[in-house]
Amino acid sequence: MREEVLYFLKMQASGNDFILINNFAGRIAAHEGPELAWKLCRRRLSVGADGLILIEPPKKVGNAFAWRFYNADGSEAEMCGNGGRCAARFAVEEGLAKSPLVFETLAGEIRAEVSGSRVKVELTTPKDLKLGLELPLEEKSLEAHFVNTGVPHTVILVEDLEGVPVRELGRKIRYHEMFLPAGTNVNFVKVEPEGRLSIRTYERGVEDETLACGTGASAAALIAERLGLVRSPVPVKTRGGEVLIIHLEGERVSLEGEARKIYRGYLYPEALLD
Ligand SMILES: N[C@H](CCC[C@H](N)C(=O)O)C(=O)O
Repeated sequence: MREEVLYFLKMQASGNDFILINNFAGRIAAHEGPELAWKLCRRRLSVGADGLILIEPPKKVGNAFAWRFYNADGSEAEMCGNGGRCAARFAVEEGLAKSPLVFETLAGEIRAEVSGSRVKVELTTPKDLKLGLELPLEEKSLEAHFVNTGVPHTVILVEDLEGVPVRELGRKIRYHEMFLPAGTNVNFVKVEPEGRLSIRTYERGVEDETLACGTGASAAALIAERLGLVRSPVPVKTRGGEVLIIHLEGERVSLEGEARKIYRGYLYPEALLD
């Protein structure tokens, strides 16, 4: 990566925060992504974020862009719902695309509609849906459900969401042998009286609870609907406080909410030192 300063935009979607860089000029090589991600995502020592998003030229003519998405630990993920909402708005406001647009991820093509700060993305077709798994843990077994909404998600329905030790129990399930080798994100979900869900998510690759997880909220809504507990469109209250709206139309799952620009900055080369 050449030495001149690197411009970035900091965005957040329901409290899931990201660093976005326009890499159309190819200044950041593919092999540099993981290290750049963990260095920049460190809170206090650097910019701080749940993930890094590099926006690059599309492979298919007519698509707006391709992206590379990295979690805070530098691991590359196939997809990110909240990050995708930020990336779509970024592309429109950078003049790279007009809404509606399609962008390319490792999970597949994602269609997005941008209207000001409100963004709706259609996820890839959910796969590997499994309801009513018995998840053996040391002290007891839990009932779990699983679906891949672009990335793997385990969903556990709970009554007392506030009382869940998300970091401790989330980490145990995230690395559980049942989900090896890819591992899984872990979502604890409460079905509220008026057909709304509340959710807390332990995120793979952040290795902690995040304030929101778009593909996780979508996984929770899909599973709750398949269990007959909610009906589309499903409001999902995130830990960050914002309510995401999940639209379920047959196999099509869409995620809608705010994607906010926070600040634009540039990185000094020393920000990339260990
Ligand atoms: N941590 C996830 C990717 C980001 C998902 C989340 N931030 C979202 O909004 O979907 C994983 O590695 O599976």
